[in-house]
Amino acid sequence: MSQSAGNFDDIEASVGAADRGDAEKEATLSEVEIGPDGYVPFDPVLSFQDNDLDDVGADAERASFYKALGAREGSHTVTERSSAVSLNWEDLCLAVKLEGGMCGRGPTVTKRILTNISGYVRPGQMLAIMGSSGAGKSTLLNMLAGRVPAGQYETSGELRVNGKPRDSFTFQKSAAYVEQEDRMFAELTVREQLEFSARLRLPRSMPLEKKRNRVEQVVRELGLSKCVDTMVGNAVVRGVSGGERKRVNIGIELVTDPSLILLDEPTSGLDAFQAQAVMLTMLRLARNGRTVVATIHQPRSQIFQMFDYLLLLSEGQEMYFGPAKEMVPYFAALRYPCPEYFNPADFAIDLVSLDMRTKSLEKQTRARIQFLADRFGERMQTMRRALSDSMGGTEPAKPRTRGNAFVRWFTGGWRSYAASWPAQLILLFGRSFKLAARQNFVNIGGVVQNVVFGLLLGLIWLNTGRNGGNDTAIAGILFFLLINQAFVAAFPVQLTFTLERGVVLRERASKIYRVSPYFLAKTSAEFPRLVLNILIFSILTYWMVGLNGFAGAFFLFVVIVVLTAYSGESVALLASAPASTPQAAAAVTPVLIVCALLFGGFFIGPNTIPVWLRWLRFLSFIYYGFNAVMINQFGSAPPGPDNPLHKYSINSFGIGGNIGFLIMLNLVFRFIAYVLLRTTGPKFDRSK
Ligand SMILES: Nc1ncnc2c1ncn2[C@@H]1O[C@H](COP(=O)(O)OP(=O)(O)OP(=O)(O)O)[C@@H](O)[C@H]1O
Repeated sequence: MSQSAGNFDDIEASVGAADRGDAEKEATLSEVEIGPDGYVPFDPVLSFQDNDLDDVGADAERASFYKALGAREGSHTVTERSSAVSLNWEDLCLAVKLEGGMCGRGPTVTKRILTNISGYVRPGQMLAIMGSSGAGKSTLLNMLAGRVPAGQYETSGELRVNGKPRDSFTFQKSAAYVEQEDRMFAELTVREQLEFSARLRLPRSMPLEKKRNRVEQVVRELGLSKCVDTMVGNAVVRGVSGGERKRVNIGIELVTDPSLILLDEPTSGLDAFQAQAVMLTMLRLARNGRTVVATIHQPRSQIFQMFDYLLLLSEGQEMYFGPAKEMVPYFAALRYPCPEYFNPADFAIDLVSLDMRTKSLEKQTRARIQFLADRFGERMQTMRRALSDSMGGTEPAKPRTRGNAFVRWFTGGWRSYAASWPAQLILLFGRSFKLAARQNFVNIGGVVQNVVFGLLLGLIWLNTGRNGGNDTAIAGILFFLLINQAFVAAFPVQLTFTLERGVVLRERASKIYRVSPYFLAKTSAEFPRLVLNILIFSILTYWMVGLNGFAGAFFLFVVIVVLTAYSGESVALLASAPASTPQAAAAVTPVLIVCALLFGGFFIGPNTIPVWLRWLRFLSFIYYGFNAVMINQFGSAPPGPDNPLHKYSINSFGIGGNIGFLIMLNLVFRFIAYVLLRTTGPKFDRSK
């Protein structure tokens, strides 16, 4: 389903309506009852009621479903949208194959995670997927969202979107998936996060002004106006509150005005009040014609009442599916009455949870869960007809294929992104540059580190170059400077690259941009910082030590050190691209740099390396850097056995040749890093 321009006109109309609504609310506020001592009455039931959410009318299809279910119809006003999504699923099953024994050599065991899960949800409705921890809520949500990791799981069952088999390309345009974890850049403001998402995800044809209006609307809808220019923050950088953070996470997905919103534990980590505010926002969005599905752990009773439908899971089995308000009577009819004044959600979770505290409790609760699963299975038989009717047309559920695999990959790839490749590159570069500029710790730390190192090394080897004759010392100094800069450049990359991995994986899963513009932007936006640091370091050390006094030689020295340090960064990228944690990257990067150092040409001359290992020096970036700086320093020394170039077996490639090899090596390393990054991205099973 494509996003039509009509949608956005609807939005603008609703912004106006929201403004009018605000004015009306302000009028009511002035009529608030306040006692002489400042006492303001509080009604816990009415505190969150919203006039927009009144109860009227019902459609015939839902009525027939309720009838088949033997349940009472619930109703409310739903604003129609030009693009709406209904989801139906029948007998969804998911299993994972686990390799048994030591090192996976034992027999493979199949673990069933979801068994025959059926249900449906319509535009204007809010469905809760509830169950205790490990019941399979997130797994079911992933299945509904088309985000089951490829290759790991076996799936079966039928899922239809608006009565038709899901087309993953169009589905992802109309659906938003909000992860449980709030993965965002701490250094960007709320507005920047939302604008970035809007500019990359809204259609290319939409004017920038309209995209900004859309961001403003999301800010209003989610109640983020007061923190819109505050950095999101994290444990170190002070930022927005937990509830605001959660809403920003939701807002990032809402900017596309999705018709289907899937949320994984949207209230986790929030206090009861914030949780209620977030869910009320979701309810409003649902009543505006969207379809909302949320997994939820332990909703307070007021949140539970907001849901139209409930799908209750236990141990991957369906315990109940139907109107949320019919759940208590359903279980009461099975002789499980909910105690008076008890939160129905707590009651349901307690009823279907497996209690493992003792063997007998486990046996008892397991038997109860099986009883409930069997009863629901029987009930499902009577519902099946209504469910099948609601599945829509007779089109087979097999995914449609378009041409051969390559054509599908190629056209699908381009069709999936709202923004063009150059637009992605510009926006990603802008973000990476902004982030690099705001990383005060890395920026100030880098300058301080280079001033301290530059001065220290300059003082240790003060005037060594000017005193003449000490070629071995100069060669050692040059070699040390290169290693120092390679390590200094490599370390921050391991951290920043792996730390932002979570955000990038989320964005890649939502198909916001391609890997290539991200990689290009990321690796070029930090280049100015590297050059600045090396300039500071070189100005201090080069002249204090008294290296080749020609201005041209100094310029070449800076170029060579920059390229060598950039290679150190490339090596760190190579190690960081497939690594999921900074620790994993940090375990590999030093090993690679030390290997480059060993074959660098200072400690061991090429002629002393065993013949069969000698070729490895051509993979060492330090080898080319060292050869280039040696030629730059001693290029005019008289020939003979004492010539430092001869003593260190400096190659005959010249400065230009060595610089060329350094550039080539950088390109190769970065290309491999790009490929590794691409292959370690999120991949989903698109067969459902
Ligand atoms: N790849 C896997 N290998 C083994 N078990 C898995 C795998 N993926 C999921 N599971 C198991 O499937 C069950 C359901 O997981 P899921 O994350 O869907 O539960 P949940 O109801 O969302 O739990 P929570 O509320 O704690 O997040 C869990 O027992 C989990 O351990």
